[in-house]
Parts: sequence; C-alpha cells; structure tokens
Amino acid sequence: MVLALSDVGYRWPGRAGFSLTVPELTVAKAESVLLLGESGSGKSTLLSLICGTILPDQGSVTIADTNIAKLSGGARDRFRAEQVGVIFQQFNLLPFASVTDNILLPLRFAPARRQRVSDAAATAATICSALGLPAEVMGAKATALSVGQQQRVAVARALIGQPPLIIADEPTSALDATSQAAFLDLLFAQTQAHDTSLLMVSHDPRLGDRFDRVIRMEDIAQIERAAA
Ligand SMILES: Nc1ncnc2c1ncn2[C@@H]1O[C@H](COP(=O)(O)OP(=O)(O)OP(=O)(O)O)[C@@H](O)[C@H]1O
Repeated sequence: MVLALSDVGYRWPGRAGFSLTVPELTVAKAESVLLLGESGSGKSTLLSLICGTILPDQGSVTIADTNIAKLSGGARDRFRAEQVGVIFQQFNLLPFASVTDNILLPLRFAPARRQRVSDAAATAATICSALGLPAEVMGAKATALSVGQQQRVAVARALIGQPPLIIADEPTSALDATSQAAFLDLLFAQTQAHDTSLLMVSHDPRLGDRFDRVIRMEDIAQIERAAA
C-alpha cells in the first residue's frame, strides 16, 4: 500500500466539539481514489493528517511503509517532500517566483526525488508542455498567469520527480465543466504514465466515473460535531 490509515483519531486542540475517527483507509500503488464529502465533514483535516502537518491523537498514518508520526518534525517535512505531491485548492504558488522555480521547489527539500530528475529545468518544461502550458510562460512570475495556467503549474510541481502519491484538495473547484474534464485528462495521463497513486478530494460526485474507486467521508469516517 502506498497509503494506509489505521484507527486514526483526531481532535483539533481547543475545539472539543469536533472529532474525526477513521478506522481504515488505504490507497494502493497506481490506484486513483476520489474522496467525496460535504463541507465541514473533515476532508481537509484528513488530508492534513495524511500530509503529516498534523499528527493523529491515536492510530497510524503510514506512507510507503513508514509511520509518519515516528519521524521527527524535520525528517517528516523531508519525507513528505520525497513521497507526496500536493495540489492545494488555492494552488499555493510563490507569487513572485518564476513558473520554473515554483515547479522545482519541492526538489530542494527532497534529494531522492531530485535525483530522479537529471535536468530539472528541462523536465519542468517537458511536464508543462504535457500539461498544455506554453513554453513562453516558464520564465513568467506565477501572478502573471491565468487561474487555469496557475493550476497546471501546481500540478507540474506535484508531479515533478515522480512522488509515489499525489494528494489533491478540490483542484477543479475553480473550473467550468469542460476545463474540469480537460484537467483530469492531463492529470490522469501523468499519473498513469508513472504508476502514481492519486487521492483527490471533492464535493462533486460527477467526477466519480473517472476514478478507480470512490469513497465517501460518511462511509470511512465517524465525525462528532457538538454545538460549541
Ligand atoms: N486549523 C484548524 N483549527 C481548528 N479547527 C479546524 C481547523 N481546520 C478545520 N477545523 C475544524 O474541523 C472541522 C472540519 O473542517 P474541515 O475543513 O476538515 O472540513 P472539510 O470537509 O474540508 O470542509 P470544506 O469542504 O468546507 O473545506 C470544522 O469544524 C472546522 O472548523
């Protein structure tokens, strides 16, 4: 398994009203999984647990056979950079850095991932071209791009150096239906070419037929929500 959660429990510090429990969640190598859930059902909390930006109060989150809670903070940051490509809802690009520098950013913290890329700038350009980004934009600042182009840069940054797992948090929410379909075509072409596992979060069930498996927050997690 590329990703395995077992008996995970989490409560935000100081927020007694909300708790999330996930008995089991797995994603296999090369598998694509769509995770559906209502707003407030804990999807972002779950992704933070998977990325190791928060640690479970109980249970384990295992990526590529490593329990991420067992790593020290710095080692966990490096491990995440090596193993996980993340596409956030807001893309989180560095606004004043060039497109190329934004894409190469995760490699700075991930020597093994860096080693899979012999010529980093050329690889960034190849991925961008596969994602339909014109070569002229490579030197442009991220802020100069359209939303659709920024989204492709975020995808290229997640894909570079072939991390085994891609986590995507509502990456299509800013797009119309046609652009959504085109975006998923590009994303799947890349993940399938490299046997990359994909866990994507959305509230849109219409995306489901593109994925190997669709799961719902209410089926995999128990959420406790009490009035504050
Ligand atoms: N950083 C945080 N600190 C404290 N509480 C938080 C934090 N992030 C989320 N929560 C709380 O956790 C609960 C679940 O929120 P979460 O963002 O995980 O849900 P979601 O399914 O991702 O929602 P949405 O689809 O609206 O993004 C909410 O009660 C929220 O207030």
